[in-house]
Amino acid sequence: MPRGRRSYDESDVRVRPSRRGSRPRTKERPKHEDARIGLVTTVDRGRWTCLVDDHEVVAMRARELGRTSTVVGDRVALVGDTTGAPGTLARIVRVEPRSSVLRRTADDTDPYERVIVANADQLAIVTALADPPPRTGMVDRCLVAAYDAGVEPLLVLTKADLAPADEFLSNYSGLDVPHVITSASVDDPDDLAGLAELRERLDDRMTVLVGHSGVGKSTLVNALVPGVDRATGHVNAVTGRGRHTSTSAIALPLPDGGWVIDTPGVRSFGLAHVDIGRIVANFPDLAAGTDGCPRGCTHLEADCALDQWVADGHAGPSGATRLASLRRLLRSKSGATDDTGTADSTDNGTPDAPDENRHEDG
Ligand SMILES: Nc1nc2c(ncn2[C@@H]2O[C@H](COP(=O)(O)OP(=O)(O)OP(=O)(O)O)[C@@H](O)[C@H]2O)c(=O)[nH]1
Ligand SMILES: [Zn+2]
Repeated sequence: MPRGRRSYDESDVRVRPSRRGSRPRTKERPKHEDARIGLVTTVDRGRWTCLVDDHEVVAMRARELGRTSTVVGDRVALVGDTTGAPGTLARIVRVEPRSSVLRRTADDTDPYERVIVANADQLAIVTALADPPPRTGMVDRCLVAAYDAGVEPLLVLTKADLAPADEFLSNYSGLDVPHVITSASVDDPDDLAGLAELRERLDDRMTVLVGHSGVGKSTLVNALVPGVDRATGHVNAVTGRGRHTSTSAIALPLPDGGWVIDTPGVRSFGLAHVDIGRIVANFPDLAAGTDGCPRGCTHLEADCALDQWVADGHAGPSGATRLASLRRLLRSKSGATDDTGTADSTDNGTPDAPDENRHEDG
């Protein structure tokens, strides 16, 4: 018998049933044909809130789901009491296949991956132009995570009333990333300049908002989803943290179609789950420059071809900043800590807010 071919044994003979087997193979029929499909809108302490048609159903996970996670954005099959009446609890028996999975880790060497959301098709990277000051490190990491997940990035630059956007945007001139600039009126936060353009970008899509605490995500969501009343807070000057009024991701329906998913503010966006080759590939403005690199180049060595490639202008005017950014990320990934002292070194810290996705395997 050729190698690699499984040898037959008596079980092969025994289990092959006739077309009309005497015993119905109940275990192999699609289970729970009566299940209803819902969208997970939020997760809190072992309870999944799902939208079924137009009512909310609170559910637990069936044991048969094992260790597969169930996160905001997931489409799930629900059985049991799906009326959504107060006090009822349905059961999630299946998670439908996902079109995308957005992940992050606490830092670049942390083996514990958190799935932020499933099925998003756009990642809105929310960055304040001031208070807190914008950090390219965070944006670069989010861009890598978005490209890696096959989710389209969108830069949302908030608090344009406090600082201009040009300088920050110049860091990304070599990349084809769309952006929207917003500013909320101090007197009336619902009066948001840039709202119409933002709506257009979000129309009919499932967009997840990520950003540091205090950048104005809740303010955006309040303007986008009338009546939702997400609590807005102030950044605490001592801890640098917001009030943590938002502790769990939540999916909210947009009035004209589509979804926006608000997430708790994070201090870091770790990329331990993205290997080094993929990190470079996810810097689309630089990736082609590595063709001239020596075999096995870590892109941190003196003979890395990227320096010359950028110097020759192939990555545009933002090439040098982006290359510095790529290298900070690569050094951080390799566990080296020689990048302390840069403005971005704090981007590798711990999450600001309690992470609801810690429960994802529960
Ligand atoms: N000047 C100015 N302040 C803003 C703007 N947008 C939001 N803010 C203020 O910034 C602070 C933080 O805004 P939030 O919307 O709570 O920020 P967040 O990103 O939801 O914060 P977390 O809930 O901690 O994640 C609040 O005091 C807002 O009023 C803006 O466009 N301009
Ligand atoms: Zn190289």
